[in-house]
Amino acid sequence: MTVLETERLTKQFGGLTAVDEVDLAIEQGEGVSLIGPNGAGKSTFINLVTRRLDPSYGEILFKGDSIVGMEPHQVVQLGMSKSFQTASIFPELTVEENAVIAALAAEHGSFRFNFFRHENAYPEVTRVADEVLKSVGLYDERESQADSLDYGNKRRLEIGIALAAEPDMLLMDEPTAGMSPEETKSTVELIKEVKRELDLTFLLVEHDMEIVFDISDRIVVLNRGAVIAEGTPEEVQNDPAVQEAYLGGVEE
Ligand SMILES: Nc1ncnc2c1ncn2[C@@H]1O[C@H](COP(=O)(O)OP(=O)(O)OP(=O)(O)O)[C@@H](O)[C@H]1O
Repeated sequence: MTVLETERLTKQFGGLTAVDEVDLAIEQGEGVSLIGPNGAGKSTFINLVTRRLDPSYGEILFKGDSIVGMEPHQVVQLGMSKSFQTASIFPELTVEENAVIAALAAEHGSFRFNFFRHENAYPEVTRVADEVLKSVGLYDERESQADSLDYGNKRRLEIGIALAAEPDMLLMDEPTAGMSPEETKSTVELIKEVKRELDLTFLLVEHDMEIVFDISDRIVVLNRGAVIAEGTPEEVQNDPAVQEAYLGGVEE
């Protein structure tokens, strides 16, 4: 199944075409990275897909249906999660409560109205939350207040919160930004493990090529808004157009 598909997706800011007729398809279980020099259009592309920006023209299909015109929260509800937003953590709640809320929110749309009425749903939600905490290595920390976690574990909890919604696709924007080399290494391992375990489909934006080559099934290279190359890490690494785009970027 194709989880995400864009057709001629385009965003113009005045005279500047930030995303230029991008066709991209991500299949179920695939880990795809979007790379490109500064200003290539990666953030704009993510903002279009998550519906924070309206396209100038083009189509975005999620699980086969058009999401152009939808609000960001509706897209989340459909199964597109974005990780690495510290804002998603409730600092005063425990690790487990954070995971439970994320699982409940996905289950019922608005947990506030359903939380007490649907107590039958609670064991299932707790089961999902516990499973997620195990898979991100935070099960032993489940009683800890989220705020007391160190930086690396907070990022793990963010991934956990995103996974608790049982997303069909996870978007990750620079997941290791601000991390120490050790935290980066363990986060990369975590993403690989979670991908294997849950058959996770993801779209990653990342500057660190070592991470990109390590983690991706397929890499899509943007330059000046357009796709200039696409393929396995090996294919992309050896592509002259990619080398030129990056060298050109440095010279600018
Ligand atoms: N809101 C906006 N208004 C005008 N121009 C914009 C806007 N957002 C982005 N741009 C321009 O669109 C182009 C693509 O920017 P974008 O941030 O998507 O690139 P990027 O690949 O994410 O870059 P980086 O790797 O530096 O984060 C750039 O030239 C940028 O200046």
